Amino acid sequence: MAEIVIEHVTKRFGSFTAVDDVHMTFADGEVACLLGPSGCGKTTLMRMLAGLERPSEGRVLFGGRDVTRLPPRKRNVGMVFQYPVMYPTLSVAENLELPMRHDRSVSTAERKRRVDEVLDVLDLRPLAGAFIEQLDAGSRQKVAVGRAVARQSEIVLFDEPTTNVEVNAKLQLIRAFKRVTKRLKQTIVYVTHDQTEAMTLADRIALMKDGRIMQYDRPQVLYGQPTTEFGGWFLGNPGMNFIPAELDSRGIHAPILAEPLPAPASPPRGQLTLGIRPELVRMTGAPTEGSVGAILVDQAIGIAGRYLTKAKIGETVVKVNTDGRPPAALGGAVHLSVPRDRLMLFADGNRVS
Ligand SMILES: Nc1ncnc2c1ncn2[C@@H]1O[C@H](COP(=O)(O)OP(=O)(O)OP(=O)(O)O)[C@@H](O)[C@H]1O
Repeated sequence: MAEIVIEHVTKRFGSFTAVDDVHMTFADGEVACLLGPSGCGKTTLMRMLAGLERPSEGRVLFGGRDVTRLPPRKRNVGMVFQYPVMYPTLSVAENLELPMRHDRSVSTAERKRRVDEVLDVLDLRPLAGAFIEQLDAGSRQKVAVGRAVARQSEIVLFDEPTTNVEVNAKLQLIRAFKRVTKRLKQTIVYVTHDQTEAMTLADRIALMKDGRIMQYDRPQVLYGQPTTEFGGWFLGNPGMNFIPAELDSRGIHAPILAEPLPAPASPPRGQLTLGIRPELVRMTGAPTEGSVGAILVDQAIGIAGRYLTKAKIGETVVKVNTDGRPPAALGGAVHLSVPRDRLMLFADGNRVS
């Protein structure tokens, strides 16, 4: 068992708080992605797991063992970083084997078996005898992934390993990564600022902002049920619409609503918005039940039969991801409707249940 428990961990650099009271558990055998914008503290949190940075407060436990004060080499974790250190004049197979050479608990036969397994799962077999210096960035990173997992440490940490890899090789690397994690069942923490990568790889995503974990859940929950406006905005391409709303005795009013929504049992305080994903807004040429009039103000090129457009209801801009061409030309009249049960209410940026 190697679950990772992070107990109220804070990291300050001088007066600046890079990681702010993070308290969470990464479950044994799962792939967890730390996702968030640049500077939100992902790498700092990861470095504290690796032992490269000491928390200002709090504890880190691996499988129940307090490792907060242990140096990296005593933590028994595999690590892959953006720029892996490898031995250019050794072959791929030798690089995979190297970290296990000094481990007396692994026999020569077992080392060979693990190297073989990784060569197969990562599709590296044809390159087994090649020198690292002959490989492109994507294949090098595959070797780095292989080397980190071949040791079969219970925990493997990845810090943006695909950043320097070109797009096609990146997809290959991600596919290989998925195969390897399924097979070896290690506890994996993977840092990325790329939401597609996180959605593809993660069993769970920890969404970070300003040093804090905003939400930690399965990818589809993060996407479908964001607990904050930040989560709704950050995930999705483009992110969720947030439409200003007001509450009075008749219910919740917003420009996207033809009729008010019933007010929640306990009236929320603060600045209200209604959140709706662009692909859930329906745009038609003629009015439909519950629709409101709008003007088409922007239209991007369609991808796979869908068009990303913007329409204005008065001064409120709504992003709409239409299924097929929009029903009017730019500047023309359209009608927007939303499934009322899919609207989410936020007060001061936080979801109201
Ligand atoms: N050694 C340090 N001294 C001072 N400030 C630091 C140090 N390391 C990180 N920071 C600051 O802490 C904040 C979080 O940095 P961190 O690298 O963890 O963010 P990140 O989410 O990984 O961003 P990126 O994706 O850009 O790497 C940043 O504002 C950064 O400038």
